[in-house]
Amino acid sequence: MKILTAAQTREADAYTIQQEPVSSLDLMERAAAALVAWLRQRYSAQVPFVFFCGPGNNGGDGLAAARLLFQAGYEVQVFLVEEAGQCKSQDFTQNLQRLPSEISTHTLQAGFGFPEMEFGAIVVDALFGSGLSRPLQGVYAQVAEEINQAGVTVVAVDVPSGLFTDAPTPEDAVVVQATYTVTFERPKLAFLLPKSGAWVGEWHAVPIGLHPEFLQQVATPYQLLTNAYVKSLLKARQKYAHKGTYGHALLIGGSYGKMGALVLAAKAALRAGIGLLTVQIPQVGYSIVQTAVPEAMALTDAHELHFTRFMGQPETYECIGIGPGLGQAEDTRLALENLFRQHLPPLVLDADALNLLAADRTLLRTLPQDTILTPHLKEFERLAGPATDDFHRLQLLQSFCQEHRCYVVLKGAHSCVGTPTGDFYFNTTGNPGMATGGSGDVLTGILTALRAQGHSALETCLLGVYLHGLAGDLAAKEMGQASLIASDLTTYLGKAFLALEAS
Ligand SMILES: NC(=O)C1=CN([C@@H]2O[C@H](COP(=O)(O)OP(=O)(O)OC[C@H]3O[C@@H](n4cnc5c(N)ncnc54)[C@H](OP(=O)(O)O)[C@@H]3O)[C@@H](O)[C@H]2O)[C@@H](O)CC1
Ligand SMILES: Nc1ncnc2c1ncn2[C@@H]1O[C@H](COP(=O)(O)OP(=O)(O)O)[C@@H](O)[C@H]1O
Ligand SMILES: [K+]
Repeated sequence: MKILTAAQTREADAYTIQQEPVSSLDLMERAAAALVAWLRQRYSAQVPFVFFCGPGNNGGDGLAAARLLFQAGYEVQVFLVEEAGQCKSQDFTQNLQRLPSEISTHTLQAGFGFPEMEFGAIVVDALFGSGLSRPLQGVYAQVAEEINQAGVTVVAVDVPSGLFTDAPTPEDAVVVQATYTVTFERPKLAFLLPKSGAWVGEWHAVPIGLHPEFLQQVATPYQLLTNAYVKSLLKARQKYAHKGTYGHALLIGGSYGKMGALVLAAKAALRAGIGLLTVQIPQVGYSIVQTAVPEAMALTDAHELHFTRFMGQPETYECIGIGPGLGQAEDTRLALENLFRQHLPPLVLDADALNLLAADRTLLRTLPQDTILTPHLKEFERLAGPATDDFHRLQLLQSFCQEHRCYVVLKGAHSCVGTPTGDFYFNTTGNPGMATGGSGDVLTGILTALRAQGHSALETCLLGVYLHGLAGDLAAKEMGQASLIASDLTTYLGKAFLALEAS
């Protein structure tokens, strides 16, 4: 699903208005109705609502929604927030005229006294949406600050007011802290990035019937993973299949004190459908692996404590995953250097394999084409340099993937897959329960197994991050986020496959 910029959203609006055709006022009515449907599903008519409406179409949405909610029997109060002399949008003005006189309506201007709010009231933030052109100031900033200090549930309309959707929001800007953001048609790019995403709370995209033709033809490098798309990437098991049908993967990793990482990756690879799995571990890991993962074959390194030399034949494997628990010893770096000189099957690199690459730019330049790298933010910074903000980091991701002709899974709350063609795919599954040691090792195992089963590098990344997050969501549903540990992701991987198939 494409993610649109604010400018593209305006174009989508205009196209829909012209081609459907529908009046701009009716489109606003549709948006307001979608918002109200969401509110009514969540809150009963006993819950009072306080709307704060700005001068543009976002404020217009707020006014229309206040009317619809009032007509549905809810108690509604409206505050019109305005800087003296500020122009109002046409649809705002029309919706103000349509507001039933029974709704208590007040204007807040500079120097206002912030209204007392009824206990349990829900604030609807309709100050500004995607038309924000500069940081909030004056009365708008004051209202936003008051809302933030009120300690109430805030539902933002389309965008939390004060947040820029396609560019970094300045550090000192005032932004409404939303509990929920009900956004129209598509989430905005800023919702998916760590810093700006924190203002958004839990976001829900509600369809408002923007023209499908426009959505189909509009060009953007930003995509959001949907269940339907990821499901289409699944491959059914064949009746006459045998273990050779599903690939032979190799995982290289584990070192003294870090054998767990390799074990986690190995178990995940097996649960992700691999036909055969071999692990290469240092001698210290032999009995650990043979006991913890009896399904895997083991190759032992000449070294007692860490990886120093590849002991197998590259052509035996359909994919090699390297990194979980690997360590960063100098002879491990050398072993990687030697490995990269060989003709290799597709690679998945994680953790210390990435740190070794980051520390040795010559090694990085020999990275085989179409390799999958799975850094978290810190590892990515080591590889590509520091980013001034989340949007800059996306630029770095794009140029890194293009320069090294690789796929990067930049891990986080919305893990982002960067591709050599310059595209970005944001994941939609996963939860903060997965912020626990070893979650990334599980992902490496999943990706290695999917790649070895014949998925392309891109399919592997998309299917892998989605299933990994879905396993986390299913696990968290049963045991809660705080108690979730990395092994649970592997335990729930089967259910994630089932849920995706059944969706
Ligand atoms: N397709 C969809 O998704 C649909 C979207 N719809 C809704 O429309 C919303 C976008 O509406 P919008 O373009 O009128 O923008 P909005 O955010 O209300 O404000 C812009 C106004 O504020 C001004 N202004 C800007 N920044 C300012 C500041 N810091 N301080 C003071 N003023 C500032 C700016 O004027 P300027 O001063 O920049 O000339 C302009 O007058 C969108 O978020 C959604 O809610 C639906 O109704 C229909 C379908
Ligand atoms: N808040 C979060 N929401 C969703 N997924 C998360 C969150 N925090 C972490 N994750 C996921 O958990 C994994 C953590 O990986 P990583 O940081 O490499 O952990 P480790 O090195 O301990 O294995 C990533 O796949 C990441 O996307
Ligand atoms: K808003």
